[in-house]
Amino acid sequence: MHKLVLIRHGQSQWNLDNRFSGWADVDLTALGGEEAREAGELLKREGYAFDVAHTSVLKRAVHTLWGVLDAMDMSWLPVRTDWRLNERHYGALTGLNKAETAAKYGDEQVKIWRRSYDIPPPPLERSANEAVHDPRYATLKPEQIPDTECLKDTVARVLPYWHEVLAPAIKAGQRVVVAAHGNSLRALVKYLDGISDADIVEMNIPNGVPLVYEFDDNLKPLKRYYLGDAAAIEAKMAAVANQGKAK
Ligand SMILES: O=C(O)[C@@H](CO)OP(=O)(O)O
Repeated sequence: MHKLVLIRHGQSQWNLDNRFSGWADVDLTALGGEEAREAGELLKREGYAFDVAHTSVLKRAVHTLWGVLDAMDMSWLPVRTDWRLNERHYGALTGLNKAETAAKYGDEQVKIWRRSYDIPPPPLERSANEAVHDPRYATLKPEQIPDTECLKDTVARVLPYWHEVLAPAIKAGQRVVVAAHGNSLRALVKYLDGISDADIVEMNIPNGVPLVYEFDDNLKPLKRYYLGDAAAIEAKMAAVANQGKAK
């Protein structure tokens, strides 16, 4: 039996401000840092240990991983960062307030932009896309840098990372932890659990909560569960869903 631990970053400044983040490199709030440490303490208490860690090139995920590993006394662990674990690119919505966007365009439209499988938000103008000049993306071909992404586009870049990097490591017996983002993790969960395009719309991943997969030898999922208090986790998931409502 193989295990994998996924964790969405703790609360970021733009989670707190209720703004679309995407590829904007927003840091954690103090609460987000605490969520990361608490997740690490919980993993340690439950007897988890890792051989390798993977995260995105966005600091809210990187700093979450640091908090988790520090709380586990495993800051020495090898860490690989990769853009393919980034949050989905939010296009022209990046930086906008989600509730204000819902007040302007309607809750339904915002839900489509946030959660539909194959409808992307309006794209950024290429000239306004800062990722094009960002050194962390210097090795990407221009066409690999998105101006917007729907979940389907995110799946298309997350899955090669799963097949080429994560799955072989897990199969080889490595204990892997991945710190990433709401939608890059939804992309992975959709694939692993075979969730339909329609059903993935209702899935929201809470901040800073370890999500454990147990796999058979062929990496077929046997079980998936969050660690921690079930009511608190439910409340966090509902809060994520409600961020896109005008209120
Ligand atoms: O803003 C974002 O990048 C994501 C994650 O915080 O938000 P949403 O839950 O709206 O997809």
